[in-house]
Amino acid sequence: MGRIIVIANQKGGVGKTTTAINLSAYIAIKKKRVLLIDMDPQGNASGGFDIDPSSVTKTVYDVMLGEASIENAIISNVRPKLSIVPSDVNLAAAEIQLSDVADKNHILKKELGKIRDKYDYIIMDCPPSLNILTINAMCAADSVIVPLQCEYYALEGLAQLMQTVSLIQERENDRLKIEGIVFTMYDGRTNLATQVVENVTQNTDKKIYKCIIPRNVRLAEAPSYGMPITEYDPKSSGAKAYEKLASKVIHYRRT
Ligand SMILES: Nc1ncnc2c1ncn2[C@@H]1O[C@H](COP(=O)(O)OP(=O)(O)OP(=O)(O)O)[C@@H](O)[C@H]1O
Repeated sequence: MGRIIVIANQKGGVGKTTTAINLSAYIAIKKKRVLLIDMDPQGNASGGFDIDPSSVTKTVYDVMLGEASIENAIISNVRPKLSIVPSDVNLAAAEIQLSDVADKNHILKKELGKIRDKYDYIIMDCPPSLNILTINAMCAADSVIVPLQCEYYALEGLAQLMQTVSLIQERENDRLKIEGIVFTMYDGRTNLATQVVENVTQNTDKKIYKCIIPRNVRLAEAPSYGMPITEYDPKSSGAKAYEKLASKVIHYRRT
């Protein structure tokens, strides 16, 4: 049965999508079957694999509204071993449209139950808010990986996310665990970045990945070519860091 991992942080622009794309790409290169689910209405995870929204007939929006089964929304083998459930802008309306639906927090969990055994990893890219989409992802997931940007308010952001995870654990999904925290956009030339890493490390008992993702322009450029970093520049520092992260995730053993 596939392990379900959600990439979440309610702060915007911290590297969730970049992490979801490149982690998925490296896990697939390591010969594990991956399903990447784009839960963000911005659709950037889909775009990162050159999926054109106009060419897609079913998306995670149709699945959430009960208008398609998840099997019908999967675009299989966009790369070897890697499939995607794309998103589209309509997803932004799901919150309101689902407000009266019974058991609305567990729609995704029920759908994933149908296909979970076909994948080794199911990775979900979340929007930057605690909305119905993030809640559905967390209700379905085994664990959360938190990308944390090396900036001044990182610790506050982390505290908020941990509160959210605790709430979901208590009320909806007691299996949910924080698998690890990955620092992103690290610039070792600044004192702030080093201080943030030290500060967060000292103030959390959660696992912090040693492979810190550097600020690397190649990571920022890759999506505009519709490629993950594995293809765009596998020798870049960003690629090497994401490859290490993928190895760590594959070797993770739940305690
Ligand atoms: N390590 C990095 N080095 C350089 N640029 C990066 C890095 N990681 C992400 N970026 C860039 O920073 C911006 C925000 O990253 P990304 O979209 O992954 O964040 P996000 O948390 O998914 O954002 P949102 O909350 O809007 O969904 C993007 O332009 C991305 O290309």
